[in-house]
Amino acid sequence: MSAVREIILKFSCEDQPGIVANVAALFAAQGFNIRESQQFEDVEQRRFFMRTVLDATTQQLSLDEIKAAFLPVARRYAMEWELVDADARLKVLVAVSQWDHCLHNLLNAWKQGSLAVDIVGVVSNHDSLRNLVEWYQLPFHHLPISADTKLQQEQQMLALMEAGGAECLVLARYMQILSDAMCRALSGRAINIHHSFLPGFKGARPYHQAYERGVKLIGATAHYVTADLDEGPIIEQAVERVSHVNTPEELTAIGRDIESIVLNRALRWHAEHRVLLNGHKTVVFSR
Ligand SMILES: Nc1nc2c(c(=O)[nH]1)N[C@@H](CN(C=O)c1ccc(C(=O)N[C@@H](CCC(=O)O)C(=O)O)cc1)CN2
Repeated sequence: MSAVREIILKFSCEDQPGIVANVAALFAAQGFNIRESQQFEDVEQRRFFMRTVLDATTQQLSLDEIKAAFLPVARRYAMEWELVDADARLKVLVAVSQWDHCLHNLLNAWKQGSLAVDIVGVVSNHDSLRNLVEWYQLPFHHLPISADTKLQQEQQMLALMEAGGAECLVLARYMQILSDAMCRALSGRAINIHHSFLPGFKGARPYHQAYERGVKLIGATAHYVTADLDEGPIIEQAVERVSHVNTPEELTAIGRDIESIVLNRALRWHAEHRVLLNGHKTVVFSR
C-alpha cells in the first residue's frame, strides 16, 4: 500500500487523565505533526471524544502500518476508533423519491467540487428523476417498492451499495421507511434529511403540521437513520423565520432551501470524519 499524505484519527473512549498526552506522544515519537485537533468530554457519560488531523508526509508509512502502530494505545483505552486517509473520498449512494430539491443541490455541489464525495449512483422508487441524474452522467436505478416487495427492494439497494463500494446511504427526501434490518445493516452510515426542526413535527407531512400549529420558525434536521422514525442521532439543524401569512405551500418552499443546506453540511461533515456517535446523540467537530 502507498504512503499517505495526511491522516484523520477519530475516537471515543471512557474518560481518564493522560489520553491526549499518550496519543500525541505516540504520533510525535513517529514524527507525525498534528495539523488540527479537537476534543470533548461528556462529563455526564464520562466519555471522551477526539478528532485529530496529522501530517504524514515525513513518514513513508502505509495506512495499515500507521493503524498497527496506533493499536496498542487504542486497546489500552478500549477506544472506538477510526484512522483514515484524509484524501480518501467517501463513496455514497443517494436515495430519493419525488421531491428533487435536495438531490439537485447535492449533485450541483458534487459537480462543483464543494462536496468531496464520490456518488456511485442514485436510487429511487420513482422513475421521474432519471433524466436529472443521467444529465450528471451518474447511474440511476429505479427500484419500485410496495409493502410486499419492501425487503427485496432493500436488498437491491444494499447490493448496489456493495457493487459500488458505497460506505454511506444518503436519503435525500426518500419517502419510504427503512426496515429494522436495513437500519441495523446501515447503522451510523445512513443519513436522512427530515423536513422539520426535530423533535417537532415528525412523519411525512411536517409543513402542514407546522402550519396548523402556527409556528414562527420552521427548519430541517439531518440525522442518522434508526428504526425509530425521525429519532436518529442529529448531525445538523437549521431554522428560518416564518409568519401567520405563510401558507403550507409557502412553508414548503421556504423549507426546501433549509433542507438542502442542512443535508449538504451534514454529509460533508460525515465525509470529513467530523461526526462521532455519543449514544443517541452526536459530537460534531465542525470547522
Ligand atoms: N427507519 C427509518 N426510515 C426512514 C426514516 C427514519 O427516520 N427511519 N426517515 C425517513 C424520511 N422521513 C422523514 O424524514 C419519512 C419518510 C416517510 C414517511 C412515511 O410515513 N412514509 C409512508 C409512505 C409515504 C409515501 O409513500 O409517500 C410509509 O413509508 O408508509 C415518514 C417519514 C426515510 N426513512
